[in-house]
Amino acid sequence: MPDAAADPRPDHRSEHWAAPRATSPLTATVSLPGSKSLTNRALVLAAVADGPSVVRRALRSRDTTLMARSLSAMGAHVDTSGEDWQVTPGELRGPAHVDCGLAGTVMRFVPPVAALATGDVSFDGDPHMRNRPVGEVLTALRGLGVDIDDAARGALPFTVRGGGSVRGGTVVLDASASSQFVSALLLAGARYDEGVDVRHDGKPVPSQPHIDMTTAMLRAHGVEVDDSTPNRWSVAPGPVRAVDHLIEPDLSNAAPFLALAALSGGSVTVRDWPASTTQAGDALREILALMGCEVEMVDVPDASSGRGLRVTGPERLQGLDYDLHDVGELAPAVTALCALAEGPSHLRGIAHIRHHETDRLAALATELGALGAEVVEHPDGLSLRPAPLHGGVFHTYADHRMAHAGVIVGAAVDGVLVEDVATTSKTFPDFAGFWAGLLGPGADERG
Ligand SMILES: O=C(O)C1=C[C@@H](OP(=O)(O)O)[C@@H](O)[C@H](O)C1
Ligand SMILES: C=C(OP(=O)(O)O)C(=O)O
Repeated sequence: MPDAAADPRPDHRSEHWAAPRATSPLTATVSLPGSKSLTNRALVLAAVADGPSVVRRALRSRDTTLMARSLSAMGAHVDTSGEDWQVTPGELRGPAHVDCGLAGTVMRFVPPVAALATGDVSFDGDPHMRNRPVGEVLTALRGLGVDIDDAARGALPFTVRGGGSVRGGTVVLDASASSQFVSALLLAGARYDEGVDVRHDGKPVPSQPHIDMTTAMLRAHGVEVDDSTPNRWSVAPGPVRAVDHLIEPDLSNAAPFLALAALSGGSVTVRDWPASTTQAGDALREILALMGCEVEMVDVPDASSGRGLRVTGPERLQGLDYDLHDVGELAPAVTALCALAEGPSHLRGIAHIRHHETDRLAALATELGALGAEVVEHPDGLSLRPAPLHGGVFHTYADHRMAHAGVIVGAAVDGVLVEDVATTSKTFPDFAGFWAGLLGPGADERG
């Protein structure tokens, strides 16, 4: 496949993709690529583990390729040639450079690993990445005994001057801007001399399922984690056992596909939807049911697990009043669907998504508004009222989930042109090809 981490299309922002329409109720069964969040945690844990391991059915996308490269640059051996990625830990060392691209997981999860290396590890990323917050992680690492050079004070670019070991201990931070600050310190913390005891002080931490994913995966590696006190997480010092992981399909990236069922009155089944999971995308079951969809786990004979999630769209799509604080990464797709609903919607609790790949509240209000939607932007969310939509250009701000929002509206409205649909490569290889294949003539079965 092409080099996913380097962007081969210097003028890609000017490309406009005519989003295909779903002109009749769509029936499809899909297999989706693996979870970004599970893959990147599995890679980090494998690199600091006590032996080789395999990340099975790893997601191959820009974010995961950048993670694999950053760990390789520091001395781990990551073989990404097959569907199952083989990771052999090595002595962590600098000098090394980490390109974070636009991956929050790389910018936040890798510095605590780099602190264990001997030598300098420098970090930079895409232009917008310099605006995404990371200062709380850097300040916390300093408090744990790590030397960091960040002339920009709390943002990219910065250099972690690894000393080969980290003292660790107790640290207080404000993780209200991103749950990834907490996950970052926990993922490497067992390798610190005193482990790590992270305390949050500030407004509520968003994206709780992602912290649960971190603690569950640490425990699977034999790490002792205490999360029994709210806003406090302790990781005991000790080895990180090498464990193989089988990566689940990315349930947040299922959103646009399930939205197709919801908006067309058809039926979309996602193969191998896990029976239980820490993925935030599992909340789609509740969200889509509240919008009037029928949502059920069904037998899917050709799925690896024999099961899948089927969503059948209603005759009339209902509006949604919902707090997305825990599952903010679903906001773009859910907002797009709300713009197509027959009743008003209010999405709340997501001030933090202003720090995602772009200011998603502003971007959604602007782009949906430009297509005729009645959207009001609030400090922590959006409200929408039903309005007739029309075609036009949907700008994506280098944000994969903005592209998802654009194609959802484009499936229901004539003449929607999605700018830079290839930005979806952040977490989904060939999203546009997959999407067009589903909506093209005679494409009832996919995957
Ligand atoms: O840890 C993770 O894998 C993620 C945590 C969440 O970040 P925030 O807490 O910054 O929303 C989520 O939105 C992001 O897509 C992935
Ligand atoms: C917020 C997201 O990504 P990141 O991991 O870059 O924070 C996202 O994928 O919605």
